[in-house]
Amino acid sequence: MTINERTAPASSGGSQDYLLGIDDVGIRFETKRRSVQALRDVDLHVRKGEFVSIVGPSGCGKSTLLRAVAGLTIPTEGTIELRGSRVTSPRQDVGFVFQRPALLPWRDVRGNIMLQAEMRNLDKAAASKRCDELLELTSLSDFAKALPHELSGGMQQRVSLCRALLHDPDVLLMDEPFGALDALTREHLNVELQRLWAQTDLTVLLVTHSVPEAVYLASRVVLMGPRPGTIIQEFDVDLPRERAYEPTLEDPRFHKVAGRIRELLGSPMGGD
Ligand SMILES: Nc1ncnc2c1ncn2[C@@H]1O[C@H](COP(=O)(O)OP(=O)(O)OP(=O)(O)O)[C@@H](O)[C@H]1O
Repeated sequence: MTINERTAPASSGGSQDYLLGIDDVGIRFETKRRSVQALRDVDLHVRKGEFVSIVGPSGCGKSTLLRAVAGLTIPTEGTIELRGSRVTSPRQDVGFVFQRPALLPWRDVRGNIMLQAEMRNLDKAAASKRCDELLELTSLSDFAKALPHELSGGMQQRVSLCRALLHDPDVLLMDEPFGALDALTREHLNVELQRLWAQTDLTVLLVTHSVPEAVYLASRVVLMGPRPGTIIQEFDVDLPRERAYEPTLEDPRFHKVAGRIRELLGSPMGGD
């Protein structure tokens, strides 16, 4: 058995085949005190329906890359294209889930999810129907009228996932979404997210510090090297789209990829 491992970018050219095309992207932050080259020569091409996990040492630019895809940070070099159109300002066609759920404390679960519809002027009836479906999908139907403080951390994060998916975005961007949760809740949410992805054609970019989480969830894992961050290795995850949690973690294919990523993260090229 081999790991499909590449040091070169997964693909180049023919960007029309890809939902997301990141080409030669560099990002430099200039502040009064200093200049930081956060990213350099980042190339990444993602097809519709892929789940790409991004791992790498702290400060290598993972969040910066996600923000650039969302149009919240504009590259100083290179280009990002989403659905064939260049990302030059904040995009409406992405969903973003952050480490903290950032819910409005005075709004109930449904009100927090529907905020997305209000901000984007979506048709209220259609958004409300989709909200019901998402509540069902994330086992939150019975909590639609609950306020955030009445929910556990895991439930709050599921609300923020529903909010990010309400407008049916082309790409779901997740920045350490489960990093603040306890291990068991994190595991449950991994299973739910895996099921959601396996049953839909959702395209996901996930930033995580957890190698098992990265491999369990992804169809591809990209490993970034220390700042200025660039992609140093990519791994295809040769596991079925729908995966049970424990059997997957015991699968030799899982171990092989996770072991190799850990090894590289511990090496001077990839590690903290
Ligand atoms: N708005 C900003 N202004 C100046 N520098 C920034 C800004 N945002 C990020 N940086 C710098 O860019 C680099 C990459 O930061 P980023 O948060 O993207 O890394 P990361 O890989 O997500 O880190 P972590 O894993 O610790 O969350 C860091 O050196 C950071 O200080």
